[in-house]
Parts: sequence; structure tokens; C-alpha cells
Amino acid sequence: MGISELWSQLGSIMASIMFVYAMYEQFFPYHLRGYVKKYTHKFTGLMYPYVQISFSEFSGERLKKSEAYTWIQTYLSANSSKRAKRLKAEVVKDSNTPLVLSMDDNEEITDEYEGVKLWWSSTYTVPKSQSISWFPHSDEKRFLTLTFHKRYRDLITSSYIQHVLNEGKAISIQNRTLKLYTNNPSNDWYGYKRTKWSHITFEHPARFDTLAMDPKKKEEIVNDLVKFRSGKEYYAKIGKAWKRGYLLFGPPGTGKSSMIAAMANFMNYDVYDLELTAVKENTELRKLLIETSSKSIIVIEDIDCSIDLTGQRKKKKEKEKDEDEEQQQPKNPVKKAEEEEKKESKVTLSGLLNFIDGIWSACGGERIIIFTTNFVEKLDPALIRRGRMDKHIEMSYCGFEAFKILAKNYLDVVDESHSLFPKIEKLLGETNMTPADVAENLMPKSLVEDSDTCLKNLVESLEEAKKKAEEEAKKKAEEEKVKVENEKEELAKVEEVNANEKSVEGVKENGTIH
Ligand SMILES: Nc1ncnc2c1ncn2[C@@H]1O[C@H](COP(=O)(O)OP(=O)(O)OP(=O)(O)O)[C@@H](O)[C@H]1O
Ligand SMILES: [Mg+2]
Repeated sequence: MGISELWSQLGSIMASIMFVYAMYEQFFPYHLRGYVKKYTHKFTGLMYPYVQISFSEFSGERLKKSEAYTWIQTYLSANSSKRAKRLKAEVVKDSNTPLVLSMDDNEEITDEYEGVKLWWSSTYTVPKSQSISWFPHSDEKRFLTLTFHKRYRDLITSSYIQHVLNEGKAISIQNRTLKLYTNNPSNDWYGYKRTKWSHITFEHPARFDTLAMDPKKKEEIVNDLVKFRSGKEYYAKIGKAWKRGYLLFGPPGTGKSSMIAAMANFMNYDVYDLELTAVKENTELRKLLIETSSKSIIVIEDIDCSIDLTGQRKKKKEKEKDEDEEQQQPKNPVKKAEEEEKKESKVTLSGLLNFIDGIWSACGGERIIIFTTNFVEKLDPALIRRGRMDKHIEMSYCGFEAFKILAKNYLDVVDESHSLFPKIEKLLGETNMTPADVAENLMPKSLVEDSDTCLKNLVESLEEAKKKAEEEAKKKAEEEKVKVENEKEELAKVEEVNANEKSVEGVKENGTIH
């Protein structure tokens, strides 16, 4: 038989199989298919000497991507690129292995363990409903299926699978690049992207070495983080979820965001930057939380501005006052639209508290939650009580110790006997300058500026800031003086009027006017 004849025979066999399958799908009663499947499996089971184990991409009703699936996929990627014929390629920027090759959908490869041959296949099932859509269907499923001879059941289930998971996890950690996530608006969750978080590679260069702050305070924070990282058993022993909350507060430019980046780099944790205004309600908040991985930092920046949490507790009177004011003075339409948008978010204080330490917050473990704010006094005490925000860290204006770190980092000046240092120390004690401003002054503005010039620039800026602060203080004192004098005058006038009224009443009571 020639090749072409063989092909045509094969073609007709395939066509017949497809025809039978189509007839089965079309006409065989749906409720009887379960029985057919069951008995077909039973029958083939007698003849078929292999065992199959499937690992699904999602666990727990599609709530979360299965870690086992990810690790097996990583293990197979490391092995499959040499053997599989159809591969998927993904370019991962700045990773240790920039081009990641993995087994394509519906492809199979073999593996060997202690002389035993096994097969891994990747299955992709399309949805049953035939509706046409641009977006992936929510019932799409991916599996990795392991097939092996039933003779090796014990070996495979007791040791091979664990070996694959361990190897995959180790490779994942080795190839890991930190990621910076941001939450997608919930309208996109079921659309084309179908993800709640989008990410890019986290590349912030801040480290604890580069952070300008009191060294003792810095050491305390580093020790706290180290203790947290190795605290798995301890947290289990005391019955607390393995997570820790930090509240970073202080004026703008004092290094709160830099501190978060330094923490992420130090801990080797991913960062989830949660934009609360894009979250419509508490249930969405919970779904976002479940999709975060362990070994991560969840950040809510400027918590006082992100959402009107205190609004829920506004007294009725205040609300009425606001409404009255609005009636008298209609708001600028842009501002009004912004406020309306904020109002659309129905995340409440209790929803946020639940997010931080409700039952769901324990899923996954090993997580740090950080809030930042410029105005700590504006926050609801319930939100920042110890236990929720375990450690409160004040990021303050630049002191001399912090300045020395900046001088070392920006100018390589480590000599503390530098002639300008005492002057700078005195000026820093007398003025409030943020580390961001000090750093800006220390940065050479041209190629010819040396460290001495930069330090002189800083001294000038500090003196200017001091002068400005003094002038402002003087102006304020004068305004205060004028205010007090005005109040005194007002009081004197009122007293004079009262005295006059009293004397008129006295005359009336005596009854006669001469
Ligand atoms: N403590 C610091 N140590 C080193 N650099 C700092 C420090 N504080 C600020 N800077 C510098 O100033 C810039 C701004 O700082 P950062 O964004 O961390 O301030 P922030 O406190 O988060 O401000 P905001 O409240 O406005 O968000 C940083 O990029 C960094 O270069
Ligand atoms: Mg910031």
C-alpha cells in the first residue's frame, strides 16, 4: 500500500470516529451519558494498566490559581524544553532565564524517576457553550495529567510527586523576580484579561542602606522584619495569622514609599499596591485579597485620601450642614464628579477592617500590610489599633544622622570632621527639611559640581528655609497679636454696651426722669 493510500485510509477512519462522536453528542440523551462514561471507564480499567492523576489550574472553585499546578509547570518547563515538540515561549524581562519555554496545550512529554517511565500531558478544555465571544470563557479549564503504570502507584504517590513539587518550587524561587501588582477595576475581571491584578517587574532601587533615617530606628525595623520572616512556628504556636501590619506616617517626602520599596527588596516579597478607589464594595476587596500570594506586601498608600472612611461615621448634623452648604454654593462640576466617583465605592470601614484581620486575611499567610498617611490624626482609631497595624513608624524631617547617610550615598562624604558638618547639624536642628529636599540639594547639578559645592548649596538652602520659617513665625505671631487685640476691643465694646443697657434699666426702675 502506498503512502497516499495509507493517508486516505487514515483520513476515512478519523472521519468515521468524528461522525460517531458527533452523533453521540447530538442524539444520545444527556442524562445517560454519565452511565456510559462510568461503565466505559470500568471496562477500560480492567484492560488499561495505567493510573492517571490530574492537577487542575485553579483550586477552590476557581478562586485561586493552584500552587501545585504552578510548581509542576515550572518543573516541566525546566525539563520539557528538551523533549516536547510543541512549546510555548514567554519572554520574562530581567529574569535569570529571560526566555521561558513550556509545554504547549494538549502536548505530552515523558519523564523518568528511579528508572520508571511516566507521561505528563497538558490538557485544555474549551467550554461546552458554543456562543461566540471575544473573551475567554469562565469554564475554560487547564489540567496537567500524570500517567504511569499501576505497578508504581506507591513510588509515584509517595515520593515522585513530592519530588516534582519540591524541584518546581526551588526553581521558581531561584528564577523569581519581584513583581509590582495593581488592582484592575472590577469591570475588567471577567473581560479579556480576566485577572484581578496586573503586574510589572518590581525594579525600585531603594534599600535600607540608602534610606536616610535614625540608624537605631532602622535597625529596629530590620529586626522586626527578620523576626517576622522566621516566625512561622511562633505565629502557629500563639494561634495568630502569619501577617504583620505597619503604619507609616509623616509629612510628604520623608521616605514612606521608599521604605516600602526597601522592605520589599529586603524581604524579597512582591508588592500589591491596592488602589482602594477602584474597589466598588467589600466583597471585591475580599476577592482581591484571596488572589494575593504569600510572601507579599499589600500596600494602601495615603489611606486618609483613598476613601471616605470617616464619612460613614459623620454625624447627622454635619451631613445636614454639608447639604445646606451645597445648596447655597453649587460645587465645581469636576470636583463634584470626582466626589460622585468616590461615593460609588461602597467599601466601608468594617470591610477594610475585615480585609486586614478577618477570617479571610489568614489565607495564604506570610503577608505584610502597610498603610501610609500624611495625617495620622485623621484616621479612625479602630483602623490603626495595635494588632491591626502592629507597628507605627513615624517618618520625620531630616535629622543629622539621616543627613550623614545621604552625604555618604549621594557624595561619598564619610568624613564626619568635614568643616561644614557642625553648621549643617545646627541648622537641621533649627529647621524642618524633609530628606527629599536635603537629597535634592546634595545632588550635583552639573558635572563640575563637587561635594563641597553641594554641601554649601545645602547650607544655603537650610539658611533660607530657616529665615523663611522665622519670617512666617513672626508674621503668624503678629497676626495672632492683632487677633487678640481685636478680640479685646470687641469685648470692651460689648461690655460698654452692656453697662449702658444696665444704667438705662436702672433709671427706668427708679421711675423718674428729671
Ligand atoms: N528617608 C529617605 N531616605 C532617602 N531618600 C529619601 C528619603 N525620603 C525621601 N527620599 C527621597 O525623596 C523622594 C521622595 O520620597 P518618598 O516618595 O519615599 O516620600 P513619601 O514620604 O512617600 O512622600 P508622600 O507622602 O508624598 O508620598 C524619594 O525618591 C527619595 O529619593
Ligand atoms: Mg509616598
